[in-house]
Amino acid sequence: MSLEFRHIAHAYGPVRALEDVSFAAPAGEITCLLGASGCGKSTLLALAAGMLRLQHGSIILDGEVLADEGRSPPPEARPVGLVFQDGALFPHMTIAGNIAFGLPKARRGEVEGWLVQVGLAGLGERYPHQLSGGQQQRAALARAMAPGPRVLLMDEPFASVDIVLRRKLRRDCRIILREQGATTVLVTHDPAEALDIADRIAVMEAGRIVQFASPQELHDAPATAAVGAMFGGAQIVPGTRGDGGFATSFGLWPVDCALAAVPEAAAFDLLVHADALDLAQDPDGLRVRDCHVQGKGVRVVLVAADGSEITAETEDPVRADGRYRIVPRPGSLRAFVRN
Ligand SMILES: Nc1ncnc2c1ncn2[C@@H]1O[C@H](COP(=O)(O)OP(=O)(O)OP(=O)(O)O)[C@@H](O)[C@H]1O
Repeated sequence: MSLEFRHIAHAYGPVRALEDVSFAAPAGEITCLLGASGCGKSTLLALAAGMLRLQHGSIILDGEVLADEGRSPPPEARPVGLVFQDGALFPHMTIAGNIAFGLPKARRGEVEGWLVQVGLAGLGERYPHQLSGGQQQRAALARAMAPGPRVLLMDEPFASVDIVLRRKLRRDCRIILREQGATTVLVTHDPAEALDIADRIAVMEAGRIVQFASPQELHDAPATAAVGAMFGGAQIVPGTRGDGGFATSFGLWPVDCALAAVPEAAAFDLLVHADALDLAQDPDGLRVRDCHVQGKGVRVVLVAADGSEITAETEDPVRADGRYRIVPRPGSLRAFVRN
């Protein structure tokens, strides 16, 4: 069952939360909505879940209209499973009771297996208030997944689980969801989490989709410098096209440092990887602000005359009181025309 969003717009009074959002979460895949706080992720999920009334556009489930401007059925009338950040278990039911809730009688025997799957073996007879936040969250995941919904909507489902367990839980969760063939839409603000679990990622910025692509495509061909920095851990350096190269706060960098042919334009955002910057000693060069040894190399923060900072990672020795010129390796920069 694919879940398609068509031209969705939503406003809370004067606040425009979503602007013309369109994409389709493919059947049986995990799609992440990724973006900074306030970009509209939760609003989009709440519209799909039926917790908010659709103001503009339509949501199509497996080719049929699930909701549009004229019709917005409540959550209980939608064939979707929901998991939210706070878990929201039924407080008066045991954990086993919560997981069994959506299961037909004949399948109640599966509860024990789910408790094991999510690391809660032996805790089935406890009540939600007798579990930690992370344990409650895992119980909520089990409750949502146990009935085997065709569509699962998840809003920051691992947020209250500690970092080590979180990685394991999301990988287990990915396997279970893929095996069940559930179409999943999962909200996160963490690029690492999206890369780890998603088949496809919808990157959002200020109520719009900036890019909808697989993790590999986002890595190889980011649509904007910000998307590239989000996934590659690279930094963005503003530059203008000057004679013989890009004029930046850190010096003039030759055009052959850029990965592909650079269009004729005035202003660029240059996507720069710290480990693709060589340092050459230069008495008129940049000042070292910080040196931090990491494994075999050293991470160096350098400051330009205008106060801008840039980070380089090198295996060469660096003097804390030295001055350095930055030399990007040929073909290591990605140049995005700035609008
Ligand atoms: N009930 C509301 N009333 C008014 N404005 C709201 C309401 N809910 C959300 N907003 C605004 O709508 C925009 C989108 O909010 P939304 O919660 O969808 O973002 P988000 O990407 O999920 O953020 P977060 O990661 O912080 O949860 C924000 O500007 C937010 O302040």
